[in-house]
Amino acid sequence: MIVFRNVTKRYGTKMFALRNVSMNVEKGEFVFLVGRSGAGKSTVIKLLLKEIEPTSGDIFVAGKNLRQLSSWKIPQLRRNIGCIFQDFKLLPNKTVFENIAFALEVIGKPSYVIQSQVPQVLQLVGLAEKAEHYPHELSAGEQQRISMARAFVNPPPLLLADEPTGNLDPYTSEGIMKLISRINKIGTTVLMATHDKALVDSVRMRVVELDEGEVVRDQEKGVYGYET
Ligand SMILES: Nc1ncnc2c1ncn2[C@@H]1O[C@H](COP(=O)(O)OP(=O)(O)OP(=O)(O)O)[C@@H](O)[C@H]1O
Repeated sequence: MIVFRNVTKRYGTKMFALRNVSMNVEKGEFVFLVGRSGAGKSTVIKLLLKEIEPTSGDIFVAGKNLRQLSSWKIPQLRRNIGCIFQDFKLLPNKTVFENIAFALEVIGKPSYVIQSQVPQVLQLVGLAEKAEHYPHELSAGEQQRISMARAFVNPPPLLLADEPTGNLDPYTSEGIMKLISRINKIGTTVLMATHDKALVDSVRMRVVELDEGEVVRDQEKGVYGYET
């Protein structure tokens, strides 16, 4: 699903954000990306979304070389990648219900499906009572769960999560993690950048560690692995 082949990313002429990174993530895998602040995790995610270009090397997503992807095909790439970020990216002028409904409308689901699925998924993330609220009326954890619900109704082939539990309490983080695991179990490949030691240590999935832009560890059933 993801191939990085000798990828280097420099910002400016001196700063190496990634150095010669090579890694493969197979379809259906769950991978944690860990490393100190500034190690290059967000850079990996931005490259996968083609928000930035590598200085050298090649990146493939679902068999497509991103370098050869013309700009008009970028929206199509991004439609196939679900994103869960700390800044949520919910549509501010739509209610919680409408935000989730929108994810179904864009794939052409009929109204009766939307009317039954949205309440179900809101129940699942424990926010049924917030359906008519707007994103700015929700706490950070609640917004995060809404973006999860959105990914859940329309599971993408690839889900990228950058610090999805960053500012959440342990209980809510656990709930988010359970949902991401469920999405993964139904076939979505997940790459999750995180500093959440407790979470990584509790589920024992593959861990790729970056340090100063280099892959220094790639471990099956890994642990977080360094002291913060
Ligand atoms: N637009 C930019 N211009 C210059 N340098 C940048 C830019 N974006 C990131 N960097 C630098 O590249 C390096 C890698 O940054 P990146 O955001 O990928 O780290 P990270 O591992 O995600 O960190 P964190 O855990 O703090 O989010 C850092 O040293 C950062 O300062």
